[in-house]
Amino acid sequence: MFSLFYGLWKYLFSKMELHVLILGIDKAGKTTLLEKMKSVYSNIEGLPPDRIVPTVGLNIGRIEVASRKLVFWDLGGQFGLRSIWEKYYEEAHAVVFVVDAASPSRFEDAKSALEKVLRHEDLQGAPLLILANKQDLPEAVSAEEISRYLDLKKLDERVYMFEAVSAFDGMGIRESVEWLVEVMERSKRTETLRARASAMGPGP
Ligand SMILES: Nc1nc2c(ncn2[C@@H]2O[C@H](COP(=O)(O)OP(=O)(O)OP(=O)(O)O)[C@@H](O)[C@H]2O)c(=O)[nH]1
Ligand SMILES: [Mg+2]
Repeated sequence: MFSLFYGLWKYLFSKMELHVLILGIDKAGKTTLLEKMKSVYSNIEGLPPDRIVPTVGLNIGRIEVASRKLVFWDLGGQFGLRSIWEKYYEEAHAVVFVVDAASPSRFEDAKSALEKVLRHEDLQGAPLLILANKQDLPEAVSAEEISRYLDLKKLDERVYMFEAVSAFDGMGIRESVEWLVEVMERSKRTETLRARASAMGPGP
């Protein structure tokens, strides 16, 4: 019986879109990372870094990983735009928070922005991936150092991971995406969002 339900769950999971919210303060490298992910996971080349401008609205990126459909929502990180983030919390299956590991002067800002994200009740139980980006730069600090600096309290009940990445050379991107797929598959939050979506029906 269990395996029947599990099989059904796996099937439904493979059909549903998984929404991943990419957050972080301005210039952390969110859009550059999203474009790199698109290049890594599809045949279409993402925008090259020199064509990417600061985000004001929303960038959407879709990739398919092991027949899972992932939809990334990349929002602008400028101070005045951060109030928009919470509009997307309720529908997000997981959160990626990007930090510019080569800009220690901005760690404080990143820490308080992330703390605010984690306090929001609409994101309860959402798995969290914190990326220490720009590892191609010699001055970039490690993921461990970022984790020590952020010193996040009350993370215990949340599934989370720190990963060192570079949106320029692609370091850590596959590991990050694979982790996301795995934790979203097992997460209670995914189950809740799926139940809510099927209760609402297919829509008009
Ligand atoms: N060296 C290096 N530079 C990067 C990397 N990722 C992004 N950058 C640079 O960092 C700057 C900001 O990148 P964006 O991707 O626009 O940053 P963002 O987080 O989307 O910024 P907002 O849209 O304003 O929130 C750009 O000059 C990028 O070329 C990286 O991995 N390595
Ligand atoms: Mg951007």
